[in-house]
Amino acid sequence: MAGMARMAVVLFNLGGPNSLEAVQPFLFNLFNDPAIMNLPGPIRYALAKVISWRRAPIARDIYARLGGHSPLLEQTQTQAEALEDLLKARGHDVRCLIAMRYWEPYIREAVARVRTLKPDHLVLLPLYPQYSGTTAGSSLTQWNEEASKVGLTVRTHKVCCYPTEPGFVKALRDLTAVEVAKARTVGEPIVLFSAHGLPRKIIEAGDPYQKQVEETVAAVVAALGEPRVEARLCFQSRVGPMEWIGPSTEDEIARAGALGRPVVVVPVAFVSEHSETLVELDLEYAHFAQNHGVPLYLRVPTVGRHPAFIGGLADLVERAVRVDGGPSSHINHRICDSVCKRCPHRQVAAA
Ligand SMILES: C=CC1=C(C)c2cc3[nH]c(cc4nc(cc5[nH]c(cc1n2)c(C)c5CCC(=O)O)C(CCC(=O)O)=C4C)c(C)c3C=C
Ligand SMILES: [Fe+2]
Ligand SMILES: [Fe+2]
Repeated sequence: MAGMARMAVVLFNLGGPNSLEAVQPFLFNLFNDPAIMNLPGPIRYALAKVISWRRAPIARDIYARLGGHSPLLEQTQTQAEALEDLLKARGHDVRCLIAMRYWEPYIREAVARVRTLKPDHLVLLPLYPQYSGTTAGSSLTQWNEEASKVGLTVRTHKVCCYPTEPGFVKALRDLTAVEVAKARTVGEPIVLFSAHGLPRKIIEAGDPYQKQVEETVAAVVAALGEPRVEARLCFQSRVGPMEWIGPSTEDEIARAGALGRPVVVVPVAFVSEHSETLVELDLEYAHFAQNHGVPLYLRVPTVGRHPAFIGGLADLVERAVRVDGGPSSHINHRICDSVCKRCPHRQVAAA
């Protein structure tokens, strides 16, 4: 059925600055996103200018420690290659493209490429396992805008989220088990599942992100098959003056330190390496752990191009194309119907 049909898959991610000069305009794009700052256009624009200028020196320092640029695009490219290779090995005629939300290659560039490719099926696949309006939702919304600007008429299938996708869960479980075993040379570890936080107001307005992160953690803990392991969910990367959801990853690290227990940190909402893992988790929190008496601090790698994860993404793509048409053009409608109150597939289904 999908056998000889031509497919394109667009992988969405946040994007990151490719030079230190790009840091401030990248931050401006982020804070000027109505999905991040829900304010009237001119006010948001002015505030985004101010906040991005204020944040830029801190962020430049973060990216300077990564050699002056974010590795996110290279990481995403290796994932796109692995996914394309696997789908081809499964017999599909497919191209995998990348579309970043706040820096190059931008979503409108991917729209232009899809327009020339003219595939029979297009699958939009956010590299965010858990749905948030600030991440996957923002990318899917911008895709709709850019696609309608140029009158793109490709048959489009959207994946909104896959918090308990078996391949994703298996990859995280395998990577976590390795570090837990290492930590046990020192003592019984506390396993801290660390997700990017969000302002509490966004969750209270119905964003399903936190609930879906909890689902991922529950699935990985179940797959670990060790009922006695102490696992906790916490949230990192807070910026700005608003109240964010907690507990914070730092508070949990301090708590483990007070107990003299080793810590295994599992990035549960990122699927590749970038500033939030390589700087925040590996440098800042590692240092914090040392200062708070944690005897051993280990960080689980992100799923990256782990075969189980890439296999899971390929399964999602195949299912998205198979359940073609109507409300099912969104493949995780079971999840969405129960929790994705503002999932973009609803608008697609209604249109
Ligand atoms: C699950 C993933 C993410 C959510 C949710 C998210 C929400 C969110 N982020 C900011 C502000 C910043 N995020 C920054 C970097 C960054 N964020 C994510 C993912 C999520 N963000 C990633 C993968 C990255 C790394 C990008 C890279 O290095 O390539 C930054 C820039 C770095 C810094 O200054 O610390 C900011 C700022 C907000 C405000 C928000 C929700 C409201
Ligand atoms: Fe972020
Ligand atoms: Fe959905």
